[in-house]
Amino acid sequence: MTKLTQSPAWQALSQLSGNLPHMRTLFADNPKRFEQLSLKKCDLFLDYSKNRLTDEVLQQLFALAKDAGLKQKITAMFNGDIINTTEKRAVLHTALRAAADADIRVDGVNVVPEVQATLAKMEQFVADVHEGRWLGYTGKAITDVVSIGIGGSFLGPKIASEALRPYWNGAVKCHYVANVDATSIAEKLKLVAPETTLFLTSSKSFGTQETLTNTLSAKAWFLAHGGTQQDVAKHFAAITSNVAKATDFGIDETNIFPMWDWVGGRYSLWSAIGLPIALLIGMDNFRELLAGAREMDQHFATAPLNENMPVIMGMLSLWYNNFFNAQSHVVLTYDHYLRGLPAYFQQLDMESNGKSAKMDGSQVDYSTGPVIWGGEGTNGQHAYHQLLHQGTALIPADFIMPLQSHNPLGEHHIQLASNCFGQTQALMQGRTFDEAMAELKDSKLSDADKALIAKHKEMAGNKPSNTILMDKLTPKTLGALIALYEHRTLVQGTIWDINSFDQWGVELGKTLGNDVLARLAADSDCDGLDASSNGLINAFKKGCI
Ligand SMILES: O=P(O)(O)OC[C@H]1O[C@H](O)[C@H](O)[C@@H](O)[C@@H]1O
Repeated sequence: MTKLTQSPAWQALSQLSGNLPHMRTLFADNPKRFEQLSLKKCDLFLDYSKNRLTDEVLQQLFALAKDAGLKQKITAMFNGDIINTTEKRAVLHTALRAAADADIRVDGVNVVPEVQATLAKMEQFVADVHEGRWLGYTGKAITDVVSIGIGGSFLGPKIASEALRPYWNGAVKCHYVANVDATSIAEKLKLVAPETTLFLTSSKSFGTQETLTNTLSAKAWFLAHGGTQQDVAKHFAAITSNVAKATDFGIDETNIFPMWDWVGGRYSLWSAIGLPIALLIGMDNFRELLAGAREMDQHFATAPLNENMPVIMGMLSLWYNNFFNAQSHVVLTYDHYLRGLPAYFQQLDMESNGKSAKMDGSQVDYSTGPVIWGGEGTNGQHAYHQLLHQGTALIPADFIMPLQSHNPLGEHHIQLASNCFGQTQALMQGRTFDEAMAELKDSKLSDADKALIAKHKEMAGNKPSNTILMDKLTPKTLGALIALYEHRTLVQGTIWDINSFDQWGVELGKTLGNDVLARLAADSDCDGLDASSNGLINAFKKGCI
C-alpha cells in the first residue's frame, strides 16, 4: 500500500463510504442542507448538496487534501515553480490572465510584461483586421479566418468561440481545421476566397504533423488560386513558441505571436492561441474572458480548502472515483452555446490526469483520472441518461446552466430549467418500489404485472450531481467556469501525486505514427512489424481490400 492509501484520512473515507445514509434521508434530516452545501464565487453558484456527503466525509476529504500538500502545490503553481517535473517546466497559464502589474518569475525573469506585450500585439492585430487596415493581396479587407491547429491549439479556441456566439461582432468569420484528414481542410476551403482569407497556424511546437500538413495544403491552395509567394505575408500568421521553425516554414516573423514553454497546450486558450476568439468577439470581450479566469485564480489561491470551489469539486469527484469505483464523470450543459464544453473538459482532464506513474516514478495503487464525457441537455435525456438513472455504473454528474437565456423565447427556458433540475432530483431520489406501485394503481394490469413493471420502474437513486448556475453566459462567466475546471484538475492530480502537465502517452502515438508513415511510403511490402500491423499497412499500399 502507498502512503496515500495508508493515510488516516483515506482509511476513514474508506470506512465512511460503506456507511452512509441515502441522500433522501440526508435531505429529510437537514432542511438547511442546500444552504450549507452550496457556495457562490466569481459569479458562479455551486450546489453540491446532492452528493453522498456528511460533515464527517467533508472533513476527511479536506484532511486528505491538506495531507497531500494541496495548499503548497497551489502556491507553487502560482509562483512559477517547476511543478511539471518530467518536462522541467513551470505551469503558468495563470500568468496569462494575471493583473498587468503582477510579478511572476520564471528563472528570475518576470514573465508578465511579455504576456502584456503579446496582448497588446493581439489588440493591434484584431483592430487592424476589424477596421479593414489589414488588407489581402488584392487590397480587400479580411472576411474569413481559417484557424489551423490541433489538441490544445484547437479545442479551447473552438469551444470558447462557439460558447460566445452571442458576442461575435460580425467583422470576420472563423473556420477551424484540426484533423489531418484532407476532408477537414477541403471543406473549409470551399467556403472562403484566397484574397480575403487569413490563415492562422496555432502550434506551440510548430512540429505537429497534422497542423503542418494542413498549413502546407492551405499555402498550396493559396498559391494555386491567385496568391503569389510575396503575398503570403498578408495571409499567413502563426502562434508558436518555436519562432525559428515558423519562419523556416515561411511565416513572416512580424506575423508571429509568441507563446511560452510554461503554457501547456490544453491550458493555452488564454494566450495568443486564443486569437481566433478575439477576432470573433473583439479584444474587450477577450479581456473579460481573462478577467473571469483571473477572479477564479484569486479565489483558488486564497480561499480556505473548505470554501474553495475548485477544491470542493475536485475532492468530490475523487471521492466517487476512489471510494465508489466511479470510472467516469459526466458533464451536462443545459445551454446550447455550451454544447462543446464536455469535449473540452474531456481533453483538459483526461490528458492531464490520465496517468499511472507517481511523481517519483513508482506506480499508483488507486485509480486516477476518470473518463470525462457528456453533452448538452436536454438531448442526452433521451439517450444516455437512462444509464445514469438505472445502469450498474455510478456516474457522478455536473449540470451547468445559465439562469438567463441569450434567446428568451416563449416557454423554452423555463422548460429547459425544469428538465435540468428535474434530472438532478430524479438522480438523487430515485423511485421506490412502493412509489412505482402507487403510480400503477389505476392501470388495468393484473397485480402480478403491476409488481413486475414496478420492479423495472424502481430506481435506487442516491446518484450524485453538482449543479453550477450563473446569471448569464458571458465572456467573464465562461472564463471563470473554464478556470474552475482547470484548477479542479490540479486538485485531483495533487492528491494522486501524478504530474497533470505532461502527456507521454500522446507523444508515443505521434512517434509510432511517424514510423508507420515511413513504412506506408516505402516501395516494398511491410514485414517488420507484428502480423496485424503488416497486414493493415500492406492493405493500404494496395489500395483495396
Ligand atoms: O500546439 P502543438 O505543439 O501543435 O501541439 C498540439 C497538441 O499536440 C499533442 O497532442 C499534445 O499532447 C497536446 O497537448 C497539444 O496541444
